[in-house]
Amino acid sequence: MSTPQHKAIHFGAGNIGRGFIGPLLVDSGYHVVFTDVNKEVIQQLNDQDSYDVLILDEDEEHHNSVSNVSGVVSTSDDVIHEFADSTVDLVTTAVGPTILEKIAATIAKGLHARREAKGGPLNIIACENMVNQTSLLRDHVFSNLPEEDKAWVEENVGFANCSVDRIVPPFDPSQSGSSLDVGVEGFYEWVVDKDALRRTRAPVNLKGVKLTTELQAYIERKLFTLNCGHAMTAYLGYLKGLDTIDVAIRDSEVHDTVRAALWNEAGAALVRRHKFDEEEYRQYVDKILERFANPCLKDEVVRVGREPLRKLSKGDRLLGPASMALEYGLPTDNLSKGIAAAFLYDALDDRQAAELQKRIESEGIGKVVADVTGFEEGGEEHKRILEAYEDLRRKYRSSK
Ligand SMILES: NC(=O)c1ccc[n+]([C@@H]2O[C@H](COP(=O)([O-])OP(=O)(O)OC[C@H]3O[C@@H](n4cnc5c(N)ncnc54)[C@H](O)[C@@H]3O)[C@@H](O)[C@H]2O)c1
Ligand SMILES: O=P(O)(O)OC[C@@H](O)[C@@H](O)[C@H](O)[C@H](O)CO
Repeated sequence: MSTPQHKAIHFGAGNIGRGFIGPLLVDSGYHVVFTDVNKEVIQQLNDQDSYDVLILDEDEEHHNSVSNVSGVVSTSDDVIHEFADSTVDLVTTAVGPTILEKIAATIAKGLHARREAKGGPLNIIACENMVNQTSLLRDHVFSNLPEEDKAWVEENVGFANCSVDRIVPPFDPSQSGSSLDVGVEGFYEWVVDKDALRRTRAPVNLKGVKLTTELQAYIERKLFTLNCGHAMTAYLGYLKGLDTIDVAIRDSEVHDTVRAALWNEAGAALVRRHKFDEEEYRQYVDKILERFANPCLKDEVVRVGREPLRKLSKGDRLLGPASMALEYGLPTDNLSKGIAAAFLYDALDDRQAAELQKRIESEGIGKVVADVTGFEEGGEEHKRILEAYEDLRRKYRSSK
């Protein structure tokens, strides 16, 4: 007797969905049903037998073909029907943190259909760059659930937080055959909270995924190191007129500021908080800086700097490590420079950047820094950010 098909639903057939989560699930034996608002991508996923994931490392360029995938449009009822299918036992997302609230209503309807169909337990893992993103999704799902479903969902649905790491910039399809193809770095890390998973028909056995009971340390290590350094490189590089992350990190001033922020400030705090081995942590940082310098990725600073207000939110990649460093009495000069550069990010095609610049123009930088960061006007950290802001502004925006 053949084993029944094992299926996963993945929300967001974008860079991370097609370039990382989808292929890893396929490799682990799943048929992946992508769901997205983009009808063309869904159509293509159904029309093509496979697409390619190109590994873009300097010393290793090759591609892997991904098949056993299909698609349903996320605004149609097809996705609800998929939830009712008992061969589905995993749901993942990579849509962007701000979209979680939007997909929660669909997930709630899907879970209702699953309960009615007696589809059995399943696990949900949101793969977005933020601390405890699946818990946030869970809250949104519960606000959309009818009262009658809540106890069933509580018992049968695992909402597992995770940390997800692979640099996947938008890919120029002229480099390959199809616009479904994706270019990714070879490196990846996906760490999932083991305790939150429910027992499903088949045990959760994802190739290359680390299950841990200490997720907070992994999440903070990744977000407060990789994403902190990435955002700093993007904002400082942007001010200098540099277009891509690899070019920006090769600029010695950017490099030294980012490395000092990661080694001596964010990193020193993380080492204290999570008792990481200092030498291993420094190697982790240096490997990240090497990954940033990968010229094959052609990762634009405007992708990495996107949505500056989200990146400047409390507990995210810039203020999270700065607050942690301050808690331990550590310096924050380099982190403050990165934060100041974010306040100067004026790529006006980005809605959040435009909103931030408009606020600074009408309310003044001092007030906006205080409101966004929570650091009181006149306080030490507020002063440090303002001084760095004025320095950078004089140097790079003196005509404004
Ligand atoms: N790209 C990376 O290097 C990387 C790495 C780790 C984590 N992430 C995280 O993964 C998430 C996605 O990033 P990305 O780079 O893949 O972005 P992306 O823009 O390439 O992909 C997002 C996809 O979500 C789809 N989408 C938007 N609204 C939707 C909705 N309401 N329902 C269904 N689909 C919807 C979009 O059409 C798009 O295909 C983000 O949270 C990001 O922080 C990205
Ligand atoms: O996706 P964002 O906007 O939260 O952050 C931009 C990048 O820093 C991010 O996508 C990284 O490439 C990724 O986190 C690498 O694992």
